[in-house]
Amino acid sequence: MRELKFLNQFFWKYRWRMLLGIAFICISNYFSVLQPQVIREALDLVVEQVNNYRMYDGFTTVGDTYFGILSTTLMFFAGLVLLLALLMGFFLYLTRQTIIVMSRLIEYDLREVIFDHYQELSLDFYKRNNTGDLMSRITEDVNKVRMYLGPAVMYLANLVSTILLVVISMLAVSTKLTLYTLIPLPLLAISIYYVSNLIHTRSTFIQQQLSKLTSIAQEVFSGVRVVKSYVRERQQVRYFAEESETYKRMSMDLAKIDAWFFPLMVFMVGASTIITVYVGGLQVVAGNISAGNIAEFVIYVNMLTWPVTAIGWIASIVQQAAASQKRINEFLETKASIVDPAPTEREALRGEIVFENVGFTYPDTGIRAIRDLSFTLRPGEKLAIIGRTGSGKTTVADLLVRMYDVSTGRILIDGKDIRERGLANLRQRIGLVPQDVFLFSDTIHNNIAFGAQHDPSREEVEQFARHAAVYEDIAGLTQGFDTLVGERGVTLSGGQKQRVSIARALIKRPDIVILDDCLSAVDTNTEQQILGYFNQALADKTAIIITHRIYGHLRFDKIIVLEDGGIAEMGTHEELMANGAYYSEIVERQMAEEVGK
Ligand SMILES: Nc1ncnc2c1ncn2[C@@H]1O[C@H](COP(=O)(O)OP(=O)(O)OP(=O)(O)O)[C@@H](O)[C@H]1O
Repeated sequence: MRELKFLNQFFWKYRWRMLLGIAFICISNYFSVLQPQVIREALDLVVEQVNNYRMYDGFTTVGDTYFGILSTTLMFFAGLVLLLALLMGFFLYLTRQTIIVMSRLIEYDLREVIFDHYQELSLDFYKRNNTGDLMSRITEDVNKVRMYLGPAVMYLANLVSTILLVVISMLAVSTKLTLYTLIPLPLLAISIYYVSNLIHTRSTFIQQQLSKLTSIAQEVFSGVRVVKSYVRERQQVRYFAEESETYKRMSMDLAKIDAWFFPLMVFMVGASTIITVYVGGLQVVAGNISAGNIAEFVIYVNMLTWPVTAIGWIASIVQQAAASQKRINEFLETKASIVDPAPTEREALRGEIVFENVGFTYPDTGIRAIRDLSFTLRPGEKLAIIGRTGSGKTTVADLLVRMYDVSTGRILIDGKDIRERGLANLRQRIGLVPQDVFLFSDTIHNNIAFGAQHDPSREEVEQFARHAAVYEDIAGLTQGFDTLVGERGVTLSGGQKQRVSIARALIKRPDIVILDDCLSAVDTNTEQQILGYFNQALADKTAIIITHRIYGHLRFDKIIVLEDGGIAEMGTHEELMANGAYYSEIVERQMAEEVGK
């Protein structure tokens, strides 16, 4: 239960709401405990009047008078019971309005805290944990915790106040009868606890199976082109049916346990009622209590049923909430591996980049992606990084924006180690277009505007779309820049996506630009347009272009050929051509391809 301590700060935040809710529940229960007493009075009155009527048997006038008094008094009692029920219901409504609303407010706060924390965590955290797990902690686990914050607190307050009020009222009538009546109730609480636990275990399995089913369906729908082109529909249907069968079997098992719940409850309540009537009857005969008291007790027993059943249920909710909060705390206690040493720093970069004997090993796989890499770029210089797949090119870009920190050596920008610079400022000033383009399910305008510091005008967005040579493509769509992309909208081609992503990076007006192999899906003409922009508008900005192709249109001050994370060749185009190694080979191959076209 240690895990749940984390939530106390929220209880404290909403303490007045909670205390008010508890007060409302006590008031509501007070009115509900008065009901059996009124009914007892009414019943005793009926018995008394009937006896009187019998005494005056034959004297019709007197009998009629008794009958008249009886019916008016009964009407009064009926009105009173109704009034008490209304008051009880009203305060119950207020209880839900305070305690359940409090749990919803805490749920909202908790989600915000978790989401905020997720955003702060570094890339390695996202590599270590799968998205489904991150999602389930912020949704299902928070839901389970909310059951503790709201319903469990409410039923616990209800349980304590009902038991106290009812037992005090019972003791006022007869201690002996109270003790006998209460005997089966602890048994009821214990058995409900066991049944609830069983239900919980089985529900968890069912939940897991359900998420398996959902992910199978989701994967088949997303990969529908592959499934269809390999004619695997039947096989997928069979696989889905097998998993569905497992789900059905598990649900049946749960239904069997579920079926025990109510009979068990009814049996225990029935046992209590029989004891009440039997022991109570003996006491009435002995003259210790009235017949109305038996009716009063039977109602008390019924009033206790739900709160007592809730003991097992509350225990089970608290256990589940503790397990869920433990999972949530695990992530909340994870510290970001990349820290921002100066969150408030606002400083433009001149663009000098120095790599000093940089080495980097991926912590999770132990792959040594960069080894002893050193180079210098003066402000405004353009660098091309070329190399075979897996040679470490993307890793260089990731290290520059501190997605990871170097393992050895250091990276300096404008003469200062990037680990000492403000992280937000650094990322803000570098425009990185990643290799794997990601667009949000939103309009094209918003996807481009996402990069800007301020809320950019349509003209500005269009201007940067032109720079990225994607304006014509977007203008050609029926809804232009308001076109939705992604799952709910149009699917852009690979090259169009790349260019929208370039526009997003350019609208940032960065001091340093890094393009990670993001011209691979565009034709030579478009490529020329984009690089033309780099030559002119970004002439004074430092740029690093990671590529598989050699761009004749852009003059690079330096070209690095990476091999196994280290420098294989470095120099200008002319120097590397003279080298006659990997670089000159691909230039020649590319030229031969272009001639062949
Ligand atoms: N997140 C990661 N965790 C562990 N290892 C990684 C990770 N990313 C890359 N690697 C490994 O690091 C090495 C360098 O990868 P990197 O992505 O930098 O190569 P690249 O030159 O950009 O390749 P490509 O041209 O195919 O994009 C590879 O061996 C790769 O398997």
